[in-house]
Amino acid sequence: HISHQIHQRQVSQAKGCKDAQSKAPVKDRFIGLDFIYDCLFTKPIEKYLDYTYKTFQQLGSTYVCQRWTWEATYTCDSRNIKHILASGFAEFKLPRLRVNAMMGLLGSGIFTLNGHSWSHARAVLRPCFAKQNKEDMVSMLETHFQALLRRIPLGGETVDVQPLFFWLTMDFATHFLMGHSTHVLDRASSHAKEKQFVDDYLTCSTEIVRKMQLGPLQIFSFNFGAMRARSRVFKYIDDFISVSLDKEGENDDATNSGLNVLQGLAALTTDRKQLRDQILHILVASRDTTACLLSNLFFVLSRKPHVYERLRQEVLSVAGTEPATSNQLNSMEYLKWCVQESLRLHPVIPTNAREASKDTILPYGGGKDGNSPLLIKKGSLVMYNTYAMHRDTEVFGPDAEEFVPERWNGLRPGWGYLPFNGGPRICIGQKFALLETHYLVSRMVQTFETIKTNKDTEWVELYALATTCKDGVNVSLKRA
Ligand code: HEM
Repeated sequence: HISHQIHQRQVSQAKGCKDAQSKAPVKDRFIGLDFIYDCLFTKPIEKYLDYTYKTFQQLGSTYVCQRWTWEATYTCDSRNIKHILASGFAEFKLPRLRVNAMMGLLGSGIFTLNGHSWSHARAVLRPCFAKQNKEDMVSMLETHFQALLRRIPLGGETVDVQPLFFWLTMDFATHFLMGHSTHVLDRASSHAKEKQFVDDYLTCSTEIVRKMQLGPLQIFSFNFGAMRARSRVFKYIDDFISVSLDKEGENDDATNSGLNVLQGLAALTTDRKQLRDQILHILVASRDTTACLLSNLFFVLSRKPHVYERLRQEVLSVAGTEPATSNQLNSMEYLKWCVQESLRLHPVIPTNAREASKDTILPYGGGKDGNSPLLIKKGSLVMYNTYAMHRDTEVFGPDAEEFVPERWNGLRPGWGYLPFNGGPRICIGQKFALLETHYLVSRMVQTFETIKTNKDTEWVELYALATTCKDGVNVSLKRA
């Protein structure tokens, strides 16, 4: 340990590190009894994200929370985030706490892998996404969009569209991943098994979030219900895999278009556990995130009739009332701005973390002015916060807390805007997610002349694997 401390001092001196500009106040800096007490007995803060944002405003864009047993650095400084994700990528890895929480429930896939196993998994997945045919994807989406429409009342009665978006993205994700859809939206073809799967999947994701919130205390938590749900989720995916592999070569829409990711993966490995783990991880990555984005966006649109109207006029002027092609979607500037603005104000992955895999530095956050490097000890955590970063008035203007799609006209925030992460671990499905979202939003605004809500509540987050609206998206949609 002494040699390690000497090494830390050498790194610190060589890089010109200084003491942290700011430290979070902690009550028990030795054992962290206050942290344990809060985890076990204090109700989670309702507007946690706003709380983190205000903390940065008070303590500065990078601060340290130090205890004898545990040390974490919090940052919303884009220069530090760029360092963690890109220039210093090799010196950081996924935190053990996240890996353990996710692995216990979802197996080992791209979201839990580090180093060579991660680069291998990524290399295997990349061609599956590169092969996608956009027009086939759009026609697959249309089938599920029609199922969504059948769930929206014709008379304009209020409906919570958030669960509908979650079902839609589950139906679509299972379709493109495995060649067969869960069809939970479709009342006629929906089966108990599918519903059970969707419930079990939710139980598992909720448990992952609970474990992550417990941090180091997660080793003491065991949830039998979640374990049973996990077994059923595994069985459900395994059955899908068996059917899909047995059907190999048969004429299937998803297979022909190169969209069926499972077929792509199965060509590379026949290890069914590996296939299941990878599929489950992409399901988590793709399904919840897109559903949250749609929900957050429609929450805001229902409160901004002028934005909805401008968006609708753009879509109608480019594509009329017919489903848009991917080229047409690409030319819809205002549509892209609305989606970008939603991801800015309500990023679906608003906070994230990395663990230092060796003694290293963050370029900013040290010294009285925060302009000197800061030592990050091996094993300690860096929590980065895009929710706060996306509210930087120097980058986004004085109205940064408002939803204003027009601000994107000519705006290039670079590393100041990271809804899909950056660097080597950037979201592999970004283009896919944007095409999916642009298409569904364009179809919604074509179909409905107005969207209204009789609630004037503000957006409050539901903090899950991806972040969405706590009170749902209760709206009344008037058909054109
Ligand atoms: C609005 C939609 C989406 C958002 C905001 C989003 C955001 C993100 C973010 C922030 C990460 C980085 C996580 C981390 O490294 O800790 C990520 C990773 C990833 N995303 Fe997405 N994502 C979206 C949709 C999708 C879709 C549709 C797919 C697949 C079809 C997908 C596949 C992945 C995969 C496989 C990774 C892991 C990449 C790696 O670790 O190398 N995502 N995404």
